[in-house]
Amino acid sequence: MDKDIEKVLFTEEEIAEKVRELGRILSKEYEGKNPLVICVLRGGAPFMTDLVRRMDIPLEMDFMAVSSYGASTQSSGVVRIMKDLDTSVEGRHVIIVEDIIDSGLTLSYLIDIIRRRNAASVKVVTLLDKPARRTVDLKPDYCGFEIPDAFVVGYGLDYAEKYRNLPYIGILKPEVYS
Ligand SMILES: O=P(O)(O)OC[C@H]1O[C@H](OP(=O)(O)OP(=O)(O)O)[C@H](O)[C@@H]1O
Ligand SMILES: Nc1nc2[nH]cnc2c(=O)[nH]1
Ligand SMILES: [Mg+2]
Repeated sequence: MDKDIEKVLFTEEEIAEKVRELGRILSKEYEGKNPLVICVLRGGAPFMTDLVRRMDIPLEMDFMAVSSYGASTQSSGVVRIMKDLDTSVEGRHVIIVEDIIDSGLTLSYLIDIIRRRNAASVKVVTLLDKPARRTVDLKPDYCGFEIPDAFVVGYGLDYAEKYRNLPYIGILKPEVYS
């Protein structure tokens, strides 16, 4: 285990099992719809790339980068598009894939943009959800795990750009933040 991690919340195996389960559910739900699966970079990348390999239906992938946290553990409240989609979402069934929903600001902004671009449908799948932290009214359509209010890292989730490559999800030791 990484020396900066205080506690592992979800092991590599637990994550893999959950991703398989979500892949099965989405494959049934989107059969015959050729969904456009959108990864919210950078945090959503490991989850999205694992998830699509558990979906055994035709689908397309695209990537979007937004950022509201910078190098902080608090959302700035201002969501910026750093990289837009390359695909038109008009008439498409869109699945937005996120690593985590915290305040909900990032996703409510993204959902709004994609709806305004006339997608046929927009749904959200998140690996982690921290409902206690929500500042806007937003519920994921599919969620891996609900977690308590703690800052987590690993499997895409960073602190100051580190730890995204950990294969598990854990809580950092408090001294790491200082
Ligand atoms: O619900 P919210 O309060 O908006 O927080 C969730 C968002 O914050 C993180 O991304 P971040 O903006 O830190 O960028 P990153 O994905 O590149 O790490 C995370 O990956 C989500 O996208
Ligand atoms: N790494 C990380 N990024 C976040 N963005 C919003 N919440 C979190 C969190 O708990 N951990
Ligand atoms: Mg993100």
